[in-house]
Amino acid sequence: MNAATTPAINTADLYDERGDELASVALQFQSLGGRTHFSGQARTIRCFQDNALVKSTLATPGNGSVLVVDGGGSLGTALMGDMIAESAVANGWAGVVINGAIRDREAIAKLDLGVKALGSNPRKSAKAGAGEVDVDVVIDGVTIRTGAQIWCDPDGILVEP
Ligand SMILES: O=C([O-])CC(=O)C(=O)O
Repeated sequence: MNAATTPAINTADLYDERGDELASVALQFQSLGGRTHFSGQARTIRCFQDNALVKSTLATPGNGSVLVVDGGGSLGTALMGDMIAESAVANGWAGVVINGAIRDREAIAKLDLGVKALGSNPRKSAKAGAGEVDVDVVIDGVTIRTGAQIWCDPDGILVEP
């Protein structure tokens, strides 16, 4: 399904339906993409101030997945900018959740992509490829595994364990 046919799921309504069988990430992410409600199967990356894996992963077919990047909460460098975000759109990713920073906020806000991140920083990341793909990541006490269903909107992030 594409964005036009996927119904927008409201996380508060979903929580009311399913309750604590879903984990809720309490950390306050900002909603920075042009798509405010997004969901899909998670893929994961753990990295620290190095975004080569983010770039290469978002250049592969997303098939409606949500890339969850645990950048260790660092706001010291941007893990995604508008070019990487455009590549995510072109490759069919539903969205990207970054426990860290992005840059090019204004351009990213116009893209048909869900983006949740802690904030922004114009400083770019290293490109050495340090990090791991499809490992379990823990964000604010919530474990997110590749393949887990995840729902995001301006209220927050829900994850199926
Ligand atoms: O290349 C980077 O590090 C991020 C960036 O600026 C972009 O995606 O446009």
